[in-house]
Formats: sequence, structure tokens, C-alpha cells
Amino acid sequence: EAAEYNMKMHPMWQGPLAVPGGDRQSPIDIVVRKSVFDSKLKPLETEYDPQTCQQIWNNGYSFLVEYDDTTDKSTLKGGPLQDKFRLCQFHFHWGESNAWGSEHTVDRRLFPAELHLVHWNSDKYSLFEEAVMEDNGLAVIGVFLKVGKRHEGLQKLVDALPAIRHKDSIVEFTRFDPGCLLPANTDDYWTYHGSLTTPPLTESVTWIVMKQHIEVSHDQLAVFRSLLFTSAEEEVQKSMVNNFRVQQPLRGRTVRSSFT
Ligand SMILES: O=S(=O)(O)/C=C/c1cc(Br)ccc1O
Ligand SMILES: [Zn+2]
Repeated sequence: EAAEYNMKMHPMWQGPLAVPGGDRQSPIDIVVRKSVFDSKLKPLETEYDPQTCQQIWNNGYSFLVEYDDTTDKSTLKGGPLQDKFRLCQFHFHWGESNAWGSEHTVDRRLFPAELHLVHWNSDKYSLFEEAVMEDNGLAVIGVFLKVGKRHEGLQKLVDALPAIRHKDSIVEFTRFDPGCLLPANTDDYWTYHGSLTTPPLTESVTWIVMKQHIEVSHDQLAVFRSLLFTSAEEEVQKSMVNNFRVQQPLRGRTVRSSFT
């Protein structure tokens, strides 16, 4: 029912249900028994410098924590990737209830939220805007969130959210290590070729979805839900919830796993 709710309440979230001619759209359901183990998949190598953290803002779809990507200080390589990718931002997708909220699912299992760490190929391109148009331009790490114990590292971010309740609000946000949001085990992941899940929906993403989730507390997730889709001027305020895209057809793609 989340998908129907989404269609009714947030038509923008449907965007084009599938990009015309799009045969590698995201998100998808990861059918574990149909994923193919690939022994050539390496462990992920992340090197994140907290000094490159710059600001946090509400863009009217989610909230983004943005990093200085003018140098190779915060990077991702290894895993399924041939090149080095620069971190430009991370953000989340979540539901109005803990019953749903993630974009990817595992054997149809929904999680209450999903973290996306967005990187672009700095070996081949000089700007995100260039890379976003190329089929090997982006790499996004997806991490599922489950409700459980409080995530100490996340709290600094949660405490900043009330300052960006409304669309287009932005505050300085520094010295945040996004590595603290990765699960203990980053060797086990699924990977497939897909797209951005928000406009421009371009088919330029190598998705790397972590098998292991992270835990956040109910109260921390409740603060995500206190954000608003709407700007301060709008008379009707709408809670920022259910900001996920509906699942897209696999179109014959293979999802590979780094583990058996
Ligand atoms: O939900 S994602 O697919 O990670 C969208 C990522 C995304 C990142 C940037 Br930066 C700009 C537009 C976008 O759509
Ligand atoms: Zn996302």
C-alpha cells in the first residue's frame, strides 16, 4: 500500500514510472536466490575525510549532507569499481511508519529507511554534472536502516535537522565522518547497474547495496519524519515521509553478490 499511497500523495515521487526507453532503472527488489556470486568482486575501499564535510540542507525531497568534492580527499574504490570515485553527498529515504521506507528490498523485505552515499568517477570526469550523464559515472552505496539501538554517530546529524525543517533551508555542517554510517561488514554486498532514483533518474549508477544493515533508534527516525517537504512560506505544511521511488523492472539485469 506504500506504493499506492505514494502515487496519491506524492506524484512527483513516481516521476516517470519508468524512464522512456529506460531498461536499467532503480530501485529494484534483490532476489537473493537469483543473485550470482562473483569471486572477482573485491572488498570496498572507502577513505572519507571528515574535514571535507560542508553543509546539510533540505532539498524538498530528502536532506543532503554535502562534501567538498573538488579534490580526491573522500573517495571510494575497489568493490565492483575499476576507477576511483569521489563522495559528493549522502542522503536517506524513509517511510511514515517503520513498516516501509527503503527503496531497494531484499526478497521483497522492506526496511524503514535506506542511506545513499553518492560518488562520481573522478578518474574519468571532472564534475558530478558530467559524470551523471555517463554509464560508469556514478557509484552509490546503499545501506538499510533498521529500528533498534540508538546510533551514536548519527546523533550529530539528527541534532542538526530541526534547523533545516523547511525546503531550501541549509546550515553549515562540518567534521562528520560518513564512514560511521557504514555497517561493520562492508565486504558483503550486492551490485548491479541502475539509475538515480530521483530526477534526473539517469542510468549512470553502479549500485552497491550492503548486505548488513545499521541500527538507529525509533526517536532518531522520528526526527527524520519531522522534516517538511514544503518551504516556510507555504500555507499547508507536508511532512517529509515516504520519499522513496517505487520499484522498477529488472529488465533482464543480473544482480551479483560478493559473498556466497
Ligand atoms: O537517490 S539517489 O539515486 O542516490 C539520487 C542521487 C542524486 C544525487 C545528486 Br548529487 C543529484 C541528483 C540525484 O538524484
Ligand atoms: Zn537516494
